[in-house]
Amino acid sequence: MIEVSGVGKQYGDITALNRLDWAIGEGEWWGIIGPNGSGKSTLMRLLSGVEQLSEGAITIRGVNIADYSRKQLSRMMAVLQQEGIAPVHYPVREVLEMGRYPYLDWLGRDSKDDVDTLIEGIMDKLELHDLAERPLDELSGGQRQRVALGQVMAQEPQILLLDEPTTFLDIHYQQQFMELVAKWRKEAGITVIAVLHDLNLAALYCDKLLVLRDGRAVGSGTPAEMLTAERIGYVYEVDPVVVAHPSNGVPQILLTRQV
Ligand SMILES: Nc1ncnc2c1ncn2[C@@H]1O[C@H](COP(=O)(O)OP(=O)(O)OP(=O)(O)O)[C@@H](O)[C@H]1O
Repeated sequence: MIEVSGVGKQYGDITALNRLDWAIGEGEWWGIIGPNGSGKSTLMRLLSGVEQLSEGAITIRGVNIADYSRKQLSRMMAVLQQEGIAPVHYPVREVLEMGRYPYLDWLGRDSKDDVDTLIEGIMDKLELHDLAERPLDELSGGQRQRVALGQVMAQEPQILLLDEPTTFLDIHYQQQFMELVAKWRKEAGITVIAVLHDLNLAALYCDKLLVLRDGRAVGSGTPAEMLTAERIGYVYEVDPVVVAHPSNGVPQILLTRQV
């Protein structure tokens, strides 16, 4: 579905990404992992089309990303960041409706007839009914992130890009967020690409991982293939212990105290 071929990105003298090749299949859930400054967010900005490549090409369904209009891209692809949404003083229901922006014509009419049904359905799935009339800036960070997910659901994309979406969430909301994305993917068949710092969450939820270090891919494959003590040790410069999750066998990383 997405082909990344020989992609590089330079900022002056800094090479943020170097000759990256990567193929993402329809409906897959990929995690991008790697240490601070390894190029993860740069890659996300190139995939979402907000920044230009310095070299190489990215195609989506065979079409170069530069040949899609902004509107076409935002119908196809939604992006959710660490702090998913600015804490504006708008009620939750209106914030969800803003997700329909790419589908409005110049008179503000939506190309879909039953938008109310869509929004109600999203509020059901994300249990947002109790919050519907509350202004976003009065909600907790975890609640806001759930609304941000609702807004991108209203966008009805086929590709979801998540940039460290669980960083500010406690473990309850982390799990809830990942479960909601997993359910959405199962129901709608969307393709998910997520930058994740939490390797254990990445192992639990992603089908495959792309591992970056210094702007280069140092591997891609299943969590079991990628999350070996040797690779994690090399990439993050730590000395980890990798254990199998007792209920599903996926790798989980433990650190050992040094002093
Ligand atoms: N706009 C920019 N101008 C100059 N250098 C940049 C810019 N954006 C990123 N870089 C540099 O590119 C490299 C990769 O940065 P990037 O933000 O992609 O890393 P990252 O893996 O997302 O890091 P983190 O985990 O800390 O968020 C870094 O050396 C960074 O300083």
